[in-house]
Amino acid sequence: MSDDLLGPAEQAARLWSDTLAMLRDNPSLSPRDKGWLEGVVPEAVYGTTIVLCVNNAATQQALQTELSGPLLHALKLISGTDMFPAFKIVPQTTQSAPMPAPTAAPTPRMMRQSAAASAHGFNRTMSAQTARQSAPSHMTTAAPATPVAAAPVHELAQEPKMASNSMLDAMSSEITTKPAPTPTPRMMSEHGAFPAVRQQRVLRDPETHLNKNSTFDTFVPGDSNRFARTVALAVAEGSGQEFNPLCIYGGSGLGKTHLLNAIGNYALVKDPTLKVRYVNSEEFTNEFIEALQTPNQSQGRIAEFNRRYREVDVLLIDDIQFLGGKEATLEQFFHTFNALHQANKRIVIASDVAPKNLKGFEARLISRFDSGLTVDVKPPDLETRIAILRMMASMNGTSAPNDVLDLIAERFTDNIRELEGALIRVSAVASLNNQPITRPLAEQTLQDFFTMDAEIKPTDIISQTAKYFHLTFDDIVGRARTKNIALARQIAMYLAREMTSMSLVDIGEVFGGRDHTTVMHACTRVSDDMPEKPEIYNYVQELTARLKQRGKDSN
Ligand SMILES: Nc1ncnc2c1ncn2[C@@H]1O[C@H](COP(=O)(O)OP(=O)(O)OP(=O)(O)O)[C@@H](O)[C@H]1O
Repeated sequence: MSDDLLGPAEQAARLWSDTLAMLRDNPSLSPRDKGWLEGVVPEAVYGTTIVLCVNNAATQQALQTELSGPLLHALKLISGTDMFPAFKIVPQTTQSAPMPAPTAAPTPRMMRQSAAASAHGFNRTMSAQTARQSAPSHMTTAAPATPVAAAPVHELAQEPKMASNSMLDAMSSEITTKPAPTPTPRMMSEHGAFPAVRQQRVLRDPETHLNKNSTFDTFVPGDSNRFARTVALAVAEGSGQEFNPLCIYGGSGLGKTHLLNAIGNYALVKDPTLKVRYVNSEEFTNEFIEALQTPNQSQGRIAEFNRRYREVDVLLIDDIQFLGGKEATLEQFFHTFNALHQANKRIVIASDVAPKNLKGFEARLISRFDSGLTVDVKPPDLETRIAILRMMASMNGTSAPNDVLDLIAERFTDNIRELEGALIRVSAVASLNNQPITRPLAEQTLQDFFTMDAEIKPTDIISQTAKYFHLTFDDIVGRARTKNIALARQIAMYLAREMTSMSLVDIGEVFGGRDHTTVMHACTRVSDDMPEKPEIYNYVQELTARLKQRGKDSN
């Protein structure tokens, strides 16, 4: 049978078994290297991505660094094209193959490299339609369980009450840092059969600031973004000199940040010696202000700031619109831009509007932006939305049937982040009830969202959340870090990200001038906790219902 006729799981099994056989015969690999490889369980092939399950981060890092060369080489020889692995960490108990117990700690170098993408290759003609037909309807690593009748979602709801102390303790102890998730005994015993969807953890490289999960292979192409993706790939490959600078613009949650990161990740895979830097305008501004702050040292620090930015080979700058009106920062950016552009270094800019519509920018800068290529990303069509959901479900390890993915894709049309949020909620309810994901369960879970037409303001979210937790508006936007306030603040930030089209930077601003990384942490935290902690799920669900109701009443 040709590989094209096989499903993603069968393709992966076949490709991996041949690849592993070749690697076993590779004399340059040590027994320890082979130990890492033996524990890998293939899950699925999507285009040029092969999803490989490993049981810990150390294995993933070994495969992405020391073993990356032989692995990519063997995959290419077997498949006849460039294939790129996407790794999923699946605890040992749910894997079907035995794992070795490597003891070596990852080296710092391991943190730098990442597997990325290619537009060429194996099964590359897979369209959104074929992706839809061929994707698995069940997670391959999950054991089947006897379905039980779905409990009505409202049965989960409780009277609003303050979070329990133990939960708040747990929340607050992790407010600033959170280790990689370890399954709790409760998750293992109760939810093993229906694993909760987890948002792909944002793995930011400390040096380049790239999110390693955002690659071309995890970016699903469709009519709405294909041109942007093609040009981005050309820039990443270094073959798009005439596209310098590349400006990508479009509405919220449509993949601009993803593309910037994909460019950086891909450029580094092609040439690991490149200096790549992803930065959003808030970070750029803060770094510049920091450099200015200490009067005695400011000259030295500004020189260092200039050096840091002017020595990069690929500068990826996100949310440029937020630099509007910040004259000193814009002046600095103008010089950085010119220095890089004259040195033929690659510059990619993302913004919510086309360069000519940027507010608070001098004409000389706008004309510089216009001298390259400007492309837009639009809301994806239905087929693309389904393909995106399928990719997200696969990467996050959730088993949502086709009719549920269809339902979400039909109802959420404008923003890919909303698609992801809906999938997380549905999966959280299924996990908390220890039930499979079904269409009735999804309809019930998302019914508040479906009736959502009214615009929700961030200040409403803050007021409602404060009221719900018996706090004040100022508590939420203030600096206090007591447990109950910190919890309420995180939930309000999550809701603001999910229910409005505001960027992380904007949300941080409304929540008392906080950094966007704080908002990002709160969002990941809440979405991670929802499938595991019924209280958190209930807070989010009840507050959503209240906000929607208020929105309707005020219409
Ligand atoms: N074509 C796509 N395929 C797969 N995932 C996508 C695609 N487009 C966007 N996403 C995902 O949707 C989410 C939102 O995308 P992203 O953050 O890149 O949007 P954005 O346009 O930068 O939004 P904002 O302007 O609000 O910052 C991310 O999780 C991203 O990985």
